[in-house]
Amino acid sequence: MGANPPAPKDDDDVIIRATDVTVRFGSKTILENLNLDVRRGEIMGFVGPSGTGKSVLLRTILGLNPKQGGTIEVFGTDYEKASDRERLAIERRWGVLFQHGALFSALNVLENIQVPMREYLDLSPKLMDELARLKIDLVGLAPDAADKYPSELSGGMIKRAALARALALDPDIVFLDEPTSGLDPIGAADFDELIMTLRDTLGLAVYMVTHDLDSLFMACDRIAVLGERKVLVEGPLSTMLEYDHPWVKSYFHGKRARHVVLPDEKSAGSAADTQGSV
Ligand SMILES: Nc1ncnc2c1ncn2[C@@H]1O[C@H](COP(=O)(O)OP(=O)(O)OP(=O)(O)O)[C@@H](O)[C@H]1O
Repeated sequence: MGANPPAPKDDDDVIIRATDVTVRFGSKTILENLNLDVRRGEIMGFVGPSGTGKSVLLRTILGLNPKQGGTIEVFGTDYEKASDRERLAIERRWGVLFQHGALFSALNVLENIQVPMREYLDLSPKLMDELARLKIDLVGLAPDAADKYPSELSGGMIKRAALARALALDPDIVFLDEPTSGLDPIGAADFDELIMTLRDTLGLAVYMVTHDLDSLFMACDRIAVLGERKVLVEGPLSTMLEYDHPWVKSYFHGKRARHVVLPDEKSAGSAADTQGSV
């Protein structure tokens, strides 16, 4: 199958544009001529079989992983070719919540949230305290979470605290790698609600790598399926449900999808479980 075509060039709302991106490790090609747009104020979910390069793509966009071809523009600037000053400006406009290593264990929640502030801003300690407490409130943590250390927090509280840190600089977009993994279903649903509220109130864009079908069905405005070294298909849930590809069908119509799928889908009968391969 060929590469997915580049997106049209005239969209003002695009904040990330990947064009013909190729990433290899040695002789192994992970992504090849991949094209992708992420738009302002949308929750974009990334899904695909294990090992297809979801984390690699995320790390490549963040400039943490070299690419062998293509360009990635963030807020209209090619990060790779940007000056130090331009890079700093880009980094101040994105926040990241990695799947592992969410918080610094030696710092309390307040201090964790202040790490990006110290790195990128020049603020008084009093102002940083006030701002960090606002973020704690924004993500739905109780005020007394400020003084707690990561070891004293539940899994859900850690995710929220890490999100508060990702929001420290009031970014336009946050990158979330498996944000609901390890949470119970209620905690995961609460986290999805929080992300949707942030999108609606702050106009935040969210780039979310996830295996969580509930998140894909409930929270995502658009979904991109990675497979065959590119974006196999992207669009709203309705596009996923109609798309004729074995893995996409088995994922979005499989046994695990049945309890979250649209009502008229439930009786439609379906393919195998969600663990197919592309
Ligand atoms: N630094 C690296 N060096 C060599 N190979 C790597 C490196 N990082 C990732 N890979 C390989 O790239 C492929 C894609 O990995 P990636 O972690 O992006 O998959 P994924 O889609 O996020 O998978 P999962 O859903 O299991 O998290 C894998 O085969 C992985 O082994």
